[in-house]
Amino acid sequence: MAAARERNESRQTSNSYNIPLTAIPRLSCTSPEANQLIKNSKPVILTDTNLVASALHWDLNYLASNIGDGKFTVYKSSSHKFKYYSDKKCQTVREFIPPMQQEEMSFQDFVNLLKQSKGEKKIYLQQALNDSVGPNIVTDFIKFNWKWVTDQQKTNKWGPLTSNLLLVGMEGNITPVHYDEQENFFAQIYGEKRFLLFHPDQYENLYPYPVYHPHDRQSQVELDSPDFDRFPNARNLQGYEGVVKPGDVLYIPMYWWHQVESLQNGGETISVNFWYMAGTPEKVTHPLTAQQKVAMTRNIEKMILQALSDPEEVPPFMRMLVVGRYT
Ligand SMILES: CCC[C@@H](CC(=O)O)C(=O)C(=O)O
Ligand SMILES: [Zn+2]
Repeated sequence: MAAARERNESRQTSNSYNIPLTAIPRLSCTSPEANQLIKNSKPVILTDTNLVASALHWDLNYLASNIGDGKFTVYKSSSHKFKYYSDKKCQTVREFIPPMQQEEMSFQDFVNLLKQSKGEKKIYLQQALNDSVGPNIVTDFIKFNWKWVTDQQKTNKWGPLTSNLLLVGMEGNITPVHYDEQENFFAQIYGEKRFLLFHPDQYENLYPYPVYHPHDRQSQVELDSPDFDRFPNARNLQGYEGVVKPGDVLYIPMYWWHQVESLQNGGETISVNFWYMAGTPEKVTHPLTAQQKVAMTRNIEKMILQALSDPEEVPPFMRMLVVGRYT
């Protein structure tokens, strides 16, 4: 460990994670360079999209007064981390203990909780926008810049929009590093969020959980305290960093790892994401991209589990296949 500490101290970095980070480009959506980055599945913080300009007046009180009395999913965590887990995969890993609790409540109840819970429990509202919202929110939603985002969807041959997730977080909340299988235009509405992004080829440095694990798509590496004994390649991590503020839209390409933090002492944050399904690739060329290889690992793990049926048989089978043969 001393060597690891010594190595970390020797690295010049500007962040508390001791990971070399390059700034995510920040460009106007009108620039050809920005659109080339999107076309090439590279992250970029876009300005001037007006994607959610009609929602920049949203704050907690406005939402509480206008979002209606529908139920919203609120996660509660005893730490500041909100590591997503799949409910239906909990049965696959018997000893799994969910790291956060989920509760359905009205937006007003959520705001009241926010005002009460100073410190002990962290909470995070994460709910897909649906037709239960009040008329003023519907009006704001309709006025999103759907022309721009739909042009992007068509130009980049993405699949359909699957959801717009409303995210209302407390300062300091962290969504730990994971990847999604969808393209994402992440629109910031209130407060600021810091993003750490890692290319899909960082897979071997981020050690995702097995696909059948409730934390599928999440990294096993805690960026703030990596266990280098279990995950030695985490030492080789290198990534990108950027802060989004109201009006900014971050393009998070599918399969790109990301960790998201509501700035400490930055107050609550409000975001809406735009998740699009992948398009169908024209033809497969070789060598395969890192994204295609990640997709392959998922299909292989699913096939092996299906063939073996018992999840406990997967690790010994994988070791039999790889250890001493491909290692
Ligand atoms: C549940 C989704 C959370 C979000 C990150 C964040 O704002 O905390 C994210 O990871 C995404 O939009 O892909
Ligand atoms: Zn995500």
